[in-house]
Formats: sequence, structure tokens, C-alpha cells
Amino acid sequence: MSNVLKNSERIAVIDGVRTPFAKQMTTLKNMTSLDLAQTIVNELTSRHYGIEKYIEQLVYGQVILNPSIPNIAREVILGTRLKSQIDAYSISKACVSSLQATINICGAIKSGTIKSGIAGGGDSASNIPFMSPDQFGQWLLNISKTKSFLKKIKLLSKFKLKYFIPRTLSPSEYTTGLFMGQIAEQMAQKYGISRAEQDEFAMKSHINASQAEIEKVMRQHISIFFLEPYDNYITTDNNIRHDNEITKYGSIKPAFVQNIGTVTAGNSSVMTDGAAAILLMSEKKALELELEPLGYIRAYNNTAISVEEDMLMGPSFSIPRLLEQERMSFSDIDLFDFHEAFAAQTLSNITALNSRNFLEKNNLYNKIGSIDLHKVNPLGGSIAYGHPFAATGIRLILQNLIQLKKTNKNLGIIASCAAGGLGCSMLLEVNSE
Ligand SMILES: CC(=O)CC(=O)SCCNC(=O)CCNC(=O)[C@H](O)C(C)(C)COP(=O)(O)OP(=O)(O)OC[C@H]1O[C@@H](n2cnc3c(N)ncnc32)[C@H](O)[C@@H]1OP(=O)(O)O
Repeated sequence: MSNVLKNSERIAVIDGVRTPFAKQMTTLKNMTSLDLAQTIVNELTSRHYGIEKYIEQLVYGQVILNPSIPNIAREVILGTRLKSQIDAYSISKACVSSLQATINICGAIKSGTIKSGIAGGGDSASNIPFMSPDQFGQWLLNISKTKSFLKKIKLLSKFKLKYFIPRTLSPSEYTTGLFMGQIAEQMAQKYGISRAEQDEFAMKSHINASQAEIEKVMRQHISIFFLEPYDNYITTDNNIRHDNEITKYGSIKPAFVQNIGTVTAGNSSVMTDGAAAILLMSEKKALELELEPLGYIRAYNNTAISVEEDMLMGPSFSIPRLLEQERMSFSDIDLFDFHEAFAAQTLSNITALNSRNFLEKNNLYNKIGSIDLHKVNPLGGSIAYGHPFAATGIRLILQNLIQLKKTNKNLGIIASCAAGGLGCSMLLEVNSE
């Protein structure tokens, strides 16, 4: 599924902000997903005096769903300074959730339904809902629906101890039952990505992110985050390593396939808490309000592939389709920001994109040339920052636009794989006028 937004209809990214990203069960552990979402949307809107009256819709993505808050987007509206008349809905699309939230707002703007909206996404990996087994719920329902006292007693006697065994978020893919890390191992084997290459790539992610933090490249777009009881605050991501030695990476044991595996804690993204949001507007409305956008969303592509093998290869299908739509090749693109679920997954995608064989075999547009690795994730990626699933897409958009602007460049591509064989890519453009 593709969409090209013609120049005259570009969607302006007015501004964006994210929380600092924090490793699971660290500084943000006491913030629920809703706390993170409300805080970040409040922060975004408070940066633009009077903007609330122009916002017409909010779409918010989440992966770790809380059944007691089925529409978190609406709770964001009701718990912030935004008008209760603003439409809001929530979506869940694995790691591309906030990219899909962005695409939905773009679609609503393009169709003329709205002129301005907020897209966001985030997850708290520290606050995972635990559920009772289904049989426990049915047992309780049966008891409550039974009118006869004797029958109730009989049902009570059928209680089983296993009802106390909680179920929670599974780190494995539902259909195949495979862990994401196992899938990354499978891809590393198929695309010939060695452990040394993975470690090197992961270390580069940390080195680049560390440098970006020192240079405060993203500082304006990372909120100062006050921690309850509000006598303390954080401003930086806490997973970035500033002391990188390749020998340390090499000494970490495989995490998903014992002994012979190559995917480790060092070359994987970690479970993370965080949220992000962007303010989107039609180009015309932005001009009318005399707002200077960070940049524009020019086109995007959503792709789905099979889950049996290579499940995290979505970008390798999505990007050629995006380039074909735009009649472009890699040499036209100044900067790439790819989600790094695992070094093995990112490198497998880059290898496939650079392989004429792969493109031809999959009937993909093959006049795309090859990716210059120096243009990939120059500010670091998910391995260093962490990966609060539904926030990562918007982190990619922000990072890409800020770096394009800083380096006086114009066009960027961001891309992410997602569980379920999904992939999404976007073509971004800075305000070059
Ligand atoms: C969902 C989608 O739609 C698409 C996707 O994105 S798929 C990806 C989804 N995400 C995942 O699957 C999460 C993958 N990651 C994980 O499951 C876990 O991080 C993991 C199993 C790989 C590791 O977990 P863990 O064992 O708790 O790691 P952790 O304790 O932090 O690190 C282990 C050791 O390595 C060390 N280490 C980690 N990174 C290091 C680095 N960069 N340099 C040096 N040492 C490092 C740690 O210090 C630690 O050392 P000690 O044992 O001495 O303390």
C-alpha cells in the first residue's frame, strides 16, 4: 500500500518531542503508558502558544496494550490541556505503530477531513498488564450468572490452582511462536551476517548516539522529564554506552540460541520505556499560521510479507517500492534512519537492498543503486537509544529531519520492520525554502 503526497500537498511536520528513553525498570518505571502519553502531548502543545484550537484529531499507537484503557488516545485528550471535542483513536501495529499513527493523520489531512493533528506513540515496558488464564474468567462468569446457590457451590469447587498462573505480553511472534531474536538469528545465517559485523554495527550505534548526545543534537526535542515526587528530573536517554570497546561486545553470550548464536544483549535493542509525538499540519495551514515546519512527509509505503521466514525484512520490500513510486534511487537520498531491532536484522535488510538478485527474485524495483553506509543512522539507532516499541517510528522521523536540517541536506528515508512481517518506509523532506 503506497501513497505519494504531491509537493503541493506535502504534510508539514511542525514540531515533535519525545521523552528520554529509559531501559525497562529504570528511571521511568513509575510512569504508566498513559502518564508518558499525556506528558509528551502536553509538552508538545505547550511549546506552541494557542495551538490547541487548531488540533482536530489525535492518533496514538501502543504495542503493550492495557485492557483497562482500550482507547489511550482519548484518555490523552481528556487528561491534557486539549479540548474534549478533539477526535481521538488508538492503533496498534507492532513497531510501526507511531508511523501508522502518522500516516493516518497524513491521510486525514490529505482527504480534507482535518487540517492539523497529532500523531504519537509509546510504551511502558515496565508496566506490563498481567492477565488471568481465560478459563479463570469463564469460571468467574459462570458463577456470577448461575442463580442457584447449590450450583454456585458446585462451580466454586471446580476452582483450579492454575487459574493463578498469570499470562503476560509474549516476546514471541504469535503465529510462529518464535522470539524476535530467533528470527534475527535466522536472518543473520541466511544473509551471512557474522557476529563480528553485528558487534561492530551495534558499537557504532552507541558511538554515534553518544556523540549526538554530547553535541546535544536532539536536545530541543527531548523533553525534560520530571519524576515523581517531582524533586528530580531527567533529560537524557539512559541506555547509550559512552565506554565502548569491541572486546566487551565480543565477550557477551548469545541471548537466543545457545553457544552457536550470534545475537546478544550487546547487539540487540533492549526493552525500553518512552513516548513520542509530532504535530502535523497541511502545508497551507502551516503557511497561514506562519509556522516554520521541521520538514515534510512526502511519501510513504506500507508492506506486508510472510512470517515463516525473514519476518523482519519488511524494509527491504517497502523501500524499493517507495523509491519506485518517487522515481528515485539511493543516490538521491541524503540520509537514512533505520530501526535497529537487532544489528543482524538491520544488516540483513541493508544486504538485501544492495543485492540485485534479491530485488529481482522478489520482483522489486531494481534501479535503486546501493546504500552508502555512512548515510545510515549517523545519530545512532534503537540499539543505543532503546526501543519503546510504539515510540520508535516518531523518533526516526524526528532524528532524520533534525539531522537533515543540521547538515543542510534535503531528502531522507526512514524505515522500520515490525512483528507480523510488516514494514513501513517514509520519504521525508526538510523545509529547504
Ligand atoms: C516488535 C516489532 O514489531 C519489531 C521489533 O522491533 S523486534 C525487537 C523487539 N525487541 C525484542 O525482542 C527485545 C530484544 N532484547 C531482549 O530481549 C533483551 O534485551 C536481551 C534478551 C537481548 C538481553 O537481555 P538481558 O540479558 O536482560 O540483557 P542485559 O542484562 O542488559 O545485558 C546482559 C549483559 O550484557 C552486557 N551488555 C549489554 N550491552 C552491552 C554493550 N553494549 N557493551 C558491553 N556490555 C553490554 C550487560 O552489561 C550485561 O552484563 P552483566 O551480565 O555483566 O550485567
